Amino acid sequence: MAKNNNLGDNRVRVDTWDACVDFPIFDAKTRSLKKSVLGAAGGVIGSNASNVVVVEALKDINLHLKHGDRIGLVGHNGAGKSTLLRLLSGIYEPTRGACRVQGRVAPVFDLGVGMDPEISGYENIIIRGMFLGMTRKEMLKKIDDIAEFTELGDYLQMPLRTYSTGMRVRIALGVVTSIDPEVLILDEGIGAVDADFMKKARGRLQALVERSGILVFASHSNEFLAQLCDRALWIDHGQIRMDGGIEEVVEAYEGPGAAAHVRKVIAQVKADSEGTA
Ligand SMILES: Nc1ncnc2c1ncn2[C@@H]1O[C@H](COP(=O)(O)OP(=O)(O)OP(=O)(O)O)[C@@H](O)[C@H]1O
Repeated sequence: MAKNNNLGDNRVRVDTWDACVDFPIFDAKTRSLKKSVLGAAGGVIGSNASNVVVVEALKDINLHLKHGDRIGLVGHNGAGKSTLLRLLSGIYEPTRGACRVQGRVAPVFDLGVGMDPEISGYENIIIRGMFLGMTRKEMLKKIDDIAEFTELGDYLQMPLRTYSTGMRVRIALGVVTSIDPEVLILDEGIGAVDADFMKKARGRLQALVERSGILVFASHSNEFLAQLCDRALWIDHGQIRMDGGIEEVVEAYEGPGAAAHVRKVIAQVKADSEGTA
């Protein structure tokens, strides 16, 4: 399914070795925290050698991804999915262990990040693309296509502060789906847009994923995961609890009903791609 995007396949890799991420919480009350606490949600709360409270958001993560891998992350609130995405994007350093990512990374966490309210829609398209690792020249080549996709017409000459939320999302999605990343890191926020426009964006999103070298995508939407990924990791209290095919992992995490839905979505995606082939 993955198309070769002219990149040296072996060059694009994501590796972590026993990677841990701790967040020290200096103002937490230690009195009631004599030992590690494991709640239903959130990471493990413990304390470090200096008796400072720490949240162990990720513990001993060993992940080895190569070109063509499309991994979905599932897990409870606070399991560590976003922390793992941030680790892979280079936003967090591992507290212990190591993390190495080779390739141009496009982290897409918040569709609005990198947009300036005072400049026009057109200018924001360029800036946002550069924020995601493209050059100005590459973005200038893509701008007509993105403008057409947004259907915003002359509005693109107006400052972004005059746009509604939905109009901003159109710009952000247009840019995100136009880039050529080697390692695409997607947080689920991207799913939270208006249903009609999302339908239109879905094809572009799938094409984006196909030309990316590696995809890591965290989401609570099984439908979205099944559309974009073929493998899943179940993250549980900061650790990888299961690594396998998307249907198998969703079944273990959420049960047979959810797995049946995933199966249906996969069959639909396959039928759609055969229809358009
Ligand atoms: N900046 C931070 N400072 C302190 N603790 C943090 C920070 N970011 C995350 N955490 C903690 O790390 C743990 C993992 O959080 P993370 O955001 O990675 O979970 P998640 O799986 O993405 O959750 P959700 O599905 O709710 O988005 C949680 O216990 C959270 O409280």
